[in-house]
Amino acid sequence: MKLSSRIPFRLALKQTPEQRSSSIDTYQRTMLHSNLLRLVARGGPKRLMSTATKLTTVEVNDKTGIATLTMNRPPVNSQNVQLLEDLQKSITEIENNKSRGLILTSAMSNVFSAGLDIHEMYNTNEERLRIVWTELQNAWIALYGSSLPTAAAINGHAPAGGCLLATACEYRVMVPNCRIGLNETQLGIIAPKWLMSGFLNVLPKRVAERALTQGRMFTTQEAFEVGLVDEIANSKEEALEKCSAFIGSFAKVNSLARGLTKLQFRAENIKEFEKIREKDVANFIALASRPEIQKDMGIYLENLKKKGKK
Ligand SMILES: CC/C=C\C/C=C\C/C=C\C=C\CC(=O)SCCNC(=O)CCNC(=O)[C@H](O)C(C)(C)COP(=O)(O)OP(=O)(O)OC[C@H]1O[C@@H](n2cnc3c(N)ncnc32)[C@H](O)[C@@H]1OP(=O)(O)O
Repeated sequence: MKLSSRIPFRLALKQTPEQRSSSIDTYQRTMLHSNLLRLVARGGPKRLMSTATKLTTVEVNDKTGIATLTMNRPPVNSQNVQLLEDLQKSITEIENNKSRGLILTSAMSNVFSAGLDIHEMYNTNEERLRIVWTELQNAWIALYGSSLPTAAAINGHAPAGGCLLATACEYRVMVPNCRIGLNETQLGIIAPKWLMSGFLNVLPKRVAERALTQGRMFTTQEAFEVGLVDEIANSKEEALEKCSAFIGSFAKVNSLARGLTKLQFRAENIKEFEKIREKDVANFIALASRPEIQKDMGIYLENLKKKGKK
C-alpha cells in the first residue's frame, strides 16, 4: 500500500487545526499499523525473484533475502514521471515480497541519479508540473517511510533528486571520485524542508546549513568526512556488499521492533510533510512556471548539452 494514497489530507484541510492534527495522528497510527502488519507478514520463507518495470529492476538475493532495486534510465537516471512511478512500484513490491531489506543503486556506470529530469519541467504546462512534483513526493515518501532496512549503493554522481533518494535511505556507500549534494541554491531555487530532511537527519545542523546555503556538491571523500556517506567502496560490487552487510547487521534484531523504531524517528518529518504536501506542490508549480526560472532552465539544459559534446 502506498503511504501517499492513504492520506486524508483534502479532508483535513477543511478541519480546525485541532481536528487536523488529530487526523494526522490517525494517519500516523494507520501508517504504523500497516507497516506493522507488513513486518509480521515478513516472517515467512524467502523467495528468489527478479522482476522489472520499464525503468527499474528488482533482484532478490536468495541467500540473503535482500532486494536490489536498480534504476535504469540512460544516460543519467534523470527522474522523469515514469522513473518516479516505477521506483514506487518497485518499493511496494519489495515491501510485499518478504525481502529482508532494500538496496537502491543505478545501472549507469558513473551516475547514481542526476535528479529531476529538467526536460520534464521546461516549456510544459501546470498539470504536468503538478504530476512531476507529486510523483517526486510520492517516490520520496515511499522510500523514506519504508519500515524495511534501506541502503544506497551510490555508484556515481548524486546531485539534487539523486541525493534526495540516497538520503532517504538509512545507509550510504559511495564509490570514489563522484559528487553528491543538494545543489538547489546553485540553481537559484529553494529546496523545501521535506526535501532536505534526509540530509538533515545525517549531517550536523551547522554542516547541513552551510552546505544547503552554498548548494555544495561534496566529493566522495568530503561526503565521507562529514558523514553524508557512511563508507567508501572501490567498486559498485563492493558498495553492494557493504550495503548488504549493513542490512545483515539487523539479522538478530526483531524486525518489528526495528521497523517501528525507525518510523518513530521519522514520524515527525513525515507528519510535517503531510501537513504541507499540497501547498508544496502549488509552490513548486508557481516557482517552476516563473518566466525567469524557465529561462534559466533553458540555459542550464543548453550548458549541460554543450558540456556533453566537449
Ligand atoms: C536552472 C534551474 C533548473 C531547474 C530547477 C527549477 C525548478 C525545480 C525545483 C526544484 C528541483 C529540485 C530537484 C532536482 O533534482 S533539479 C535537477 C538538478 N540536477 C542537476 O543539476 C544535475 C545536472 N547534471 C549533471 O550535473 C551531470 O549530468 C551529471 C554529473 C549528473 C553527469 O555528468 P556526465 O558528464 O556523466 O553526463 P552529462 O554529459 O552531463 O549528461 C548526459 C546527458 O544527460 C543530460 N542530463 C544531465 N542531467 C540532466 C537532468 N537533471 N535533466 C535532464 N537531462 C539531464 C545532459 O543534458 C546530457 O544530454 P545530451 O546527451 O547532451 O542530450
